Amino acid sequence: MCGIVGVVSNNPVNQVLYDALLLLQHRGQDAAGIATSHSNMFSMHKANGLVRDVFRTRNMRSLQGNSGIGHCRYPTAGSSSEEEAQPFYVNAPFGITLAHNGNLTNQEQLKSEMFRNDRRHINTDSDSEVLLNVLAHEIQESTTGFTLDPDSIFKAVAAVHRRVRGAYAVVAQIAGHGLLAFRDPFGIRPLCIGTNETDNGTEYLVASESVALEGMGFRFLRDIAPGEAVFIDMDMKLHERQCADNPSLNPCAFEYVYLARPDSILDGASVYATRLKMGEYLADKVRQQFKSGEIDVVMPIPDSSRPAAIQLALKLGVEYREGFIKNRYIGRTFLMPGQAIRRKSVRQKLNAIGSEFKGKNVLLVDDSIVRGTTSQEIVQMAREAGARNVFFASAAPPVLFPNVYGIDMPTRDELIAYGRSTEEVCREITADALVYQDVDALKRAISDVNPALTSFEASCFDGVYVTGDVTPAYLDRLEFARHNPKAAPAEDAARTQLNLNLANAE
Ligand SMILES: O=P(O)(O)OC[C@H]1O[C@H](OP(=O)(O)OP(=O)(O)O)[C@H](O)[C@@H]1O
Ligand SMILES: NC(=O)CC[C@H](N)C(=O)O
Ligand SMILES: [Mg+2]
Repeated sequence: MCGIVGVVSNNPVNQVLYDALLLLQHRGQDAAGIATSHSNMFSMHKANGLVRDVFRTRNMRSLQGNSGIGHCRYPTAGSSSEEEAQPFYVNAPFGITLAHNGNLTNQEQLKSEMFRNDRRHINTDSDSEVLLNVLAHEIQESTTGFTLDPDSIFKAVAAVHRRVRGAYAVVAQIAGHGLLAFRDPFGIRPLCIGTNETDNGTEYLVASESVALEGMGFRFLRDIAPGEAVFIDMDMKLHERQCADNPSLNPCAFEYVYLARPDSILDGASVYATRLKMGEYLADKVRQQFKSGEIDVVMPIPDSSRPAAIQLALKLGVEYREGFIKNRYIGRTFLMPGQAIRRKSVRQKLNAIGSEFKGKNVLLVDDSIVRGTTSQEIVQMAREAGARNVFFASAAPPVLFPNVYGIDMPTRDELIAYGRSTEEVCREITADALVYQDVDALKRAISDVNPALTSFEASCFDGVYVTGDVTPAYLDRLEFARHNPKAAPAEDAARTQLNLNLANAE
């Protein structure tokens, strides 16, 4: 769940991209990058770190031009090394830069095909670099000479859809031609477009979340449809085309639970409103499990659970209090790389106000329990602060299955609910009771806000992988690769063999 942004304007765009990335920072804290286009030349700066740390004045000055793309990264493939920060660049055909949110499920096969068929070298383990090379190859195939019309570009995107599996929302610049954005045929990761009317014409901004449009003063135009591509040419003309054969909208349910900002509207559903609904449905379950008067106070675990906790308290008629104060200078712990830093950060990030806990029966509410890092620490902190009983409620159902579409939870054994009953998870987090949302209720919470949303990518909760290519064997391979990072994947071994064969043939 990285953040991506693309803009075409009548004025320099470096500051717009920087500010938009700040608005999307919650989607990726590991690395950030911007590539702008100026007189058919790209300028690019990217590095590991938060947006405000990556870009210095001298970098901003060098990012000239009236169009560009930006990215803030939360790694889900390859590593967190600086080489894998985005955007990526290829010099042929024309020169293309690309930023990607999502995760591919057939990247090893594509990488191998690229090498065998095209002699294209992919220099990192990033799936996004593979995606860029597939796009570059297909643009090369769809055109002859130096002209590149929208039809050829859309033909290339259609070919990308046929070859690439997984989740991808993409912004890309083609040097001398314009800005391209597209979304995978299942519409898993979000992408929307907005406009701004100026005296010199219409400007366009494409972003992962509507908050970036609103924050930059652009008017929300619409969500980009699953499988659709939009292309804004050098004359600022917008071209649109459905490029997939059988598109269907299956937005990621976890975006509504945790990833997206509550003030965003994704695929027609206000994230805030869906979280309120999650709180309402959770209240129904809490009521079944507790007697009236058994809970003295409902408390959110800041930040993401607040809307659900507010509504849950309201529905139960129990007092809502903020017992944990968040250090606003510490980022989101779930996105941090490595369990040690995540665990340490929970204590650094949240601190209990003793008087809110002393002698009380407290119901702590979080949006989700994934690895259990937060809940384990928080329950302890509530007890240390003097709570009599510590109950826990999760606005999302148990996370039981890996996510392969852009959320970094690829192995089952890191998920606290995997192979455990609710009672066992409750014991693990040392709570006195634990209530989980039901999967149906979660989906209903989103559909209630936008009834047009009827199908979701909710694999981490229900084990259904909408792209159809994620088999138990695939998940086993992924898990093996995570546990044995040094072991070469089968495709790499094949490539090495191919290299040997080629060398022997010479
Ligand atoms: O079970 P876990 O593996 O700990 O993951 C779940 C927790 O991580 C997230 O919080 P985070 O601190 O990332 O962000 P927030 O401030 O937006 O709540 C989420 O809101 C849960 O609190
Ligand atoms: N979270 C994401 O969208 C990650 C994008 C890409 N898979 C990467 O690892 O860089
Ligand atoms: Mg949290």
